[in-house]
Parts: sequence; structure tokens; C-alpha cells
Amino acid sequence: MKEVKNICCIGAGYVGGPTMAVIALKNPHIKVNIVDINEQRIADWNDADLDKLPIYEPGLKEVVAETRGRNLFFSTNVDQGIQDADMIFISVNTPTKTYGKGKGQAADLKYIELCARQIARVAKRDKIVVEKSTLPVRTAEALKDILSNSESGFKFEILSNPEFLAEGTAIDDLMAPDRVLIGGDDTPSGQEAKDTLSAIYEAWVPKEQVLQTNVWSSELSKLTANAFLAQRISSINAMSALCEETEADVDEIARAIGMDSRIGPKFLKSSVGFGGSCFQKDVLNLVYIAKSYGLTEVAEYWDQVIQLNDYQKRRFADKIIKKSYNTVNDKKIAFLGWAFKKDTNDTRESAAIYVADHLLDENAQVVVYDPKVPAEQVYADLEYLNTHDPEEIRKRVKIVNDPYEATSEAHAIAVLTEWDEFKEYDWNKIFASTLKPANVFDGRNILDKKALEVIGFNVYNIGK
Ligand SMILES: NC(=O)C1=CN([C@@H]2O[C@H](COP(=O)(O)OP(=O)(O)OC[C@H]3O[C@@H](n4cnc5c(N)ncnc54)[C@H](O)[C@@H]3O)[C@@H](O)[C@H]2O)C=CC1
Ligand SMILES: O=C(O)[C@H]1O[C@H](OP(=O)(O)OP(=O)(O)OC[C@H]2O[C@@H](n3ccc(=O)[nH]c3=O)[C@H](O)[C@@H]2O)[C@H](O)[C@@H](O)[C@@H]1O
Repeated sequence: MKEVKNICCIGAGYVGGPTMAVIALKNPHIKVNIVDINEQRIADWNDADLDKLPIYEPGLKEVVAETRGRNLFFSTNVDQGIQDADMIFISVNTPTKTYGKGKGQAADLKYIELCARQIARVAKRDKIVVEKSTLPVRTAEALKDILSNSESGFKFEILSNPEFLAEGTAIDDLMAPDRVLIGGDDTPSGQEAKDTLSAIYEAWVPKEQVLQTNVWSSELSKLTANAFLAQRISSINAMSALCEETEADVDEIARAIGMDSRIGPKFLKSSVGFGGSCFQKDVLNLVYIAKSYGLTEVAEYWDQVIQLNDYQKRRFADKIIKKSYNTVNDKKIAFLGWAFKKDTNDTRESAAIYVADHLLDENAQVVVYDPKVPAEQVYADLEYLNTHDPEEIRKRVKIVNDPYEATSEAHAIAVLTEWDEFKEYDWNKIFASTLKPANVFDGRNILDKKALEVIGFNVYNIGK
């Protein structure tokens, strides 16, 4: 096993930041440098005011407070970070390709390749390089190719160590992971590298939960885990549509099937559709990989998970329109929540974006309240879809800091993210100020339907 004194992580995002902060916390003898080309992001990570960290995660600021400046550092000097490190984590973004071959499905590996080339160029000794980003199976082969063909002659051992944290619970997930997965070569030096990385996790994770596999199994396990999780949501959402037709209740069904120990109770919460930067991206990537191996049936099977999710978002918007006498033209629709789930400021692929876009097609006025999402982010999300003129978006979409302002005079209220605070509102006050009939569309099934109906609201749930 090698001794690691210095770690560099390329990419100070939702994964790199929290993951390295916890590694630094649990390994005070290791210096951890997180580097990124995004100057603003690094400045925010270094801000003396811990409320200004670029990522909101419960518990994160406490970990950063303890480690930053002790053995955790943030910098834009990527070359220096690489040179100083014994072990380099690559934790850069791997979005869906928006151009060329595989457009709309394959993962864009340009940031990964740039990192590999930079490591090959500036490293001055042997390194262990760890894939932390989620990557298509066999990406390590390309990394190996780039690194072993560098002129330096140094040896680079490649490991795959995918991350399973979920946003909003990142710190808890990192502190007590179900498992840590480390893939590497079965050669003596591959085994040594795997053991070296295992030792870092074993500072706080029980040894039996650190799983070692070959590189390809590790890479493909990550995509498989996300595909299975997304599939469960699409499966329960498919049943929600049937429930709405038959007076069955999707939450009762989830409870009933979840008590079967073979099925289990988690990830059976019906919703307006899953969002987030990864489920859609990773399932699409799986579809692309299967297709590229000529496995058409496998590709089509997983593609249905995405199609069902798109259907669910559209169905939710259509219900708002239908219950508004088939027109939302110039009607004010209040959105409670914009982030893709509670306890995060991340809006990537949030269902709210697509619901708003469908309503904008029908000339609705959308008023958004989200406790953690800045106005400019909402506009950027809608503009990114490129379906409405930016001026039109700014005219039709308003972002407010007060939930009661959002719901006042509204024709309909849509709950898009399950922030706990929505349950605590004075719904009598809201009812008094909304236009009648007062319709609430609970896309997360978090509100007390009976209590709201007593007040006078019409409550439309998912799958009820
Ligand atoms: N967000 C999540 O909850 C999870 C994400 N993942 C995976 O982790 C990877 C990273 O995801 P996020 O942290 O969400 O992305 P992110 O977009 O928040 O962060 C990536 C960072 O990498 C930086 N970067 C890109 N190229 C660079 C380069 N050449 N040199 C230096 N910095 C560079 C970007 O400026 C950005 O700050 C992705 O592959 C994702 O699929 C895995 C598990 C959970
Ligand atoms: O690879 C990743 O990026 C991560 O993707 C997900 O994490 P994340 O997307 O952060 O959040 P989830 O809690 O999985 O929620 C994803 C979406 O599914 C929705 N969801 C989740 C659970 C459920 O039962 N129903 C449901 O609609 C959420 O509201 C949210 O929109 C996985 O849970 C993580 O294990 C994984 O590491």
C-alpha cells in the first residue's frame, strides 16, 4: 500500500466539494486540494461567510468550517494541484452531449479528456488517478491510453470510484455510505492502488462496506444503480396514472408493495417526475451504450424510463390546464418550489422547469417561490430550453421571495418540490387570497389533502 500525503480533486462541484471535505475531515494527515477552472466557484468556496458556499447541503458548512485552511484547500491552480498530488480524483461534469454523434444521449467526455491530457502534461512523478465522475463503461481504457502515451514515462494507475451521494443528504450519505465501490486492475500495482484508496475510506467506513471490483464492473455499477432507482420512480409514476383513473391510491399501493421485503419501501414515492443532473443523463447514456453494442431491445427497455418521466411532467401540466377550464391564458399559476428536490439549490432537470415551459406554451403567467433558488437561475433554466423568447419568459415569469405573494390572486397553486416549509403555511390565509375555485396541484403528495379540502381548496394529488 502506498502512503498518500496529498490528494488533488479536479472539479469543485456538487460531488467534488462535499466528498473531498469529508475525506479531509476524516483524514486530517492528508492535505486535500480541490481545484477548478471556475474562478467564481473557487472564490465562493473560499468565502469567509460560510453561508456563501456555492452549494447548499445540510451539514456541509460545519465540515468546511472545521477543515478549510487546516487540510482542505480550494484553488484555481490546477497544474500545481496535479503536481503536488499522490492521488488525483477527477470529479468534473459529464453532461449529455448536445452536438455531434450521440447528441442528446451519450455522455460528453470532453472535460474528462482535458483533465487526462493536463495530468499527462504536467505530472512529474507516478500517480493514482481516480474516476469520481459518472462515466460510461470502459472510459478508463481511454484515460489509460492518454496517460500511458504521454511522453513523461511516469506510471498512472487508474481506479474507478463512483459516488452514490444524493443531493440534499450528501453529508449524511458520505458519513455513512451503504457501500464504497473501488474498481481497479487485477495486477499487483492495480491491487496496491485499490488498497491505497480503500485505506482512505476505511478511516471511517467499515472495511466490509468497501467493495473492490474490476474497473468495468465499477463503472457499469454506477449507471446500473441510477437506472434501477430511476426505473422505480417511473414504475410507481406509471401506476399513479392508473390510480387516478380507478380511485386506487398510489401511496397506499407503495406501502402495500413496499412491505414485501423483496421489493422494499424506498424510492416508491410517486411524483411529478424525477429531476436532477444525473438520472436522465445516466439512463440516456446507458441507452446509448446499449445501442452502440447493437443491443436494441436493451436500449429500448431503458429508454421507456425516460419516456414515462416525460409523460408524467406533461400529464401534470395538462391537469392544471384541464382543471382551469382548459385555458391558462394570462392566468396566474403559483409554483411552490423550483429545485429538483428539497434541501438543495440545484435546479438541473427539475420537473418544475418543464411544467412551467408547458404552461408558457399556453400563455400562462407563472409566479415562482423557492426558498433557495435565485431568480436568475429560474430564467436561465427556462431560457436553456430554447422554446420561448427570453423577453417573453421575463414578461410571463415572476420570481418572488414571499410565498404568500406567490399564491395571492393565483388561479392555481402547484407544489413542485417537497420543501417541508410548504406544509407549515397558513393555508387559510392563502385560501382567502386565491381566485376561486381554489385549486392546489400537489406534485409531491406532501400536503394534508383533507385539511385543505375542509378549508375549501380542491386538491389534486399525484395518483389519487
Ligand atoms: N450531483 C450529484 O449529486 C452527483 C453527481 N455525480 C457525478 O459526478 C460528476 C460531477 O458532477 P457535479 O459535481 O454535480 O458537477 P458540477 O458541474 O457541479 O461540477 C463540476 C466542476 O468541474 C469543473 N471542471 C470542468 N472541467 C474542468 C477542468 N478541465 N479543470 C478543472 N475543473 C473543471 C467545473 O468548472 C465544475 O465546477 C458527474 O459525472 C456526475 O454525473 C455522481 C454522483 C452524485
Ligand atoms: O448519481 C447521482 O447524481 C445521484 O443521483 C441520485 O441522487 P439525486 O439525483 O441527488 O437525488 P434523488 O434523491 O435520487 O432524487 C432524484 C429525483 O427523483 C425524485 N424522487 C426520488 C425518490 C422517489 O421515491 N420519488 C421521486 O420522485 C426526487 O424528487 C428527485 O427529483 C441518486 O439517489 C444518488 O444515489 C446518485 O449518486
